[in-house]
Amino acid sequence: MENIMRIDNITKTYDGVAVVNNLSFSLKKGHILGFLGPNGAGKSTTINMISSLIHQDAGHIYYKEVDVEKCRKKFKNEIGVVPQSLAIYEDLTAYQNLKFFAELYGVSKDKVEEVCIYALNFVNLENVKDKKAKTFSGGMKRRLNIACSLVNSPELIILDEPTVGIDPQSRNFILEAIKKLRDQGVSVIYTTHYMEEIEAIAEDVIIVDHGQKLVDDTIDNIRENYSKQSIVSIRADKFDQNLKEKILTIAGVDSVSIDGNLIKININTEVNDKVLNDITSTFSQSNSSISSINSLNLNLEDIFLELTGTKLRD
Ligand SMILES: Nc1ncnc2c1ncn2[C@@H]1O[C@H](COP(=O)(O)OP(=O)(O)OP(=O)(O)O)[C@@H](O)[C@H]1O
Repeated sequence: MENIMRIDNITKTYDGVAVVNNLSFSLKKGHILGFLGPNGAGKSTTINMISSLIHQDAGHIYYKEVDVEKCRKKFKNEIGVVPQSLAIYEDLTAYQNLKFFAELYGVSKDKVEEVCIYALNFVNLENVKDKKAKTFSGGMKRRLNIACSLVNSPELIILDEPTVGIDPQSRNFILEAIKKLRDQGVSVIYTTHYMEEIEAIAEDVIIVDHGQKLVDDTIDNIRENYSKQSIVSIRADKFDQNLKEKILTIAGVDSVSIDGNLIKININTEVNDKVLNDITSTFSQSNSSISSINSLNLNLEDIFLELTGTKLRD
């Protein structure tokens, strides 16, 4: 699959700290790349470098295999950027906002109305096109923010946390709109700390923390690999002190933690599908009585926790 962008070892340092540290990844043409990380992980800094808003201290960014340094004007004309903070004018109407951005992008005069109406339709704001942005709900403002990035018919769109602080209905609308853009062949970089959004729309995932890449894979591969991992939670009324050591000797058990009468066991079901039987036998051999047992498959949220030791929304 052809890449539309290639990020090669970019670094950004503030006050002696590399907030983005030797980061490399590619965006495939016509794909949605989910760019995921907790607060302060370096997502916006990366997005700002990719969008040419700030400059990397080291490394290169390639657009269609040409260094952006050498094609910045063409690059800026062919991309749409949806910044994290709203970039709309509250005192202008929805239509006037779009017209402003269309003129800024140099859309030819005879096309301005057409692209503005198209963008308004795309985000379902055509019926409020003559209302001032300041009268809009948070979700409508976010949708207008996205519409503004569409007026130059971009081949690539970069969105920085476009669903923060909005109602579920607007959030779903935005996710569906992004999928529609992808289906039209637009490539998308989508930054968020909502794991479920990535699971709903993205083909590829990058997970970063402390400016470094932890995961770079397709969503299918991640699901496939981690679906072999599950967590078994067992409540037991009593058990021997050496129960943990005994469980750890079972093939397929990766780790065990005990908190009061709750025992959590990470297992790899691929290694041994009898692992659950072996665990319950070990409990009965330890004269322990199990009061409840639950088994959960890991989701992306758990994977993140496993990798970083932090929750995405800490
Ligand atoms: N202009 C700047 N000057 C100094 N430090 C900065 C600057 N911009 C970002 N940082 C620091 O770089 C780190 C990464 O910030 P960044 O905004 O890229 O993270 P993020 O992953 O986008 O977080 P969030 O999800 O909260 O938006 C943070 O510690 C932040 O304080």
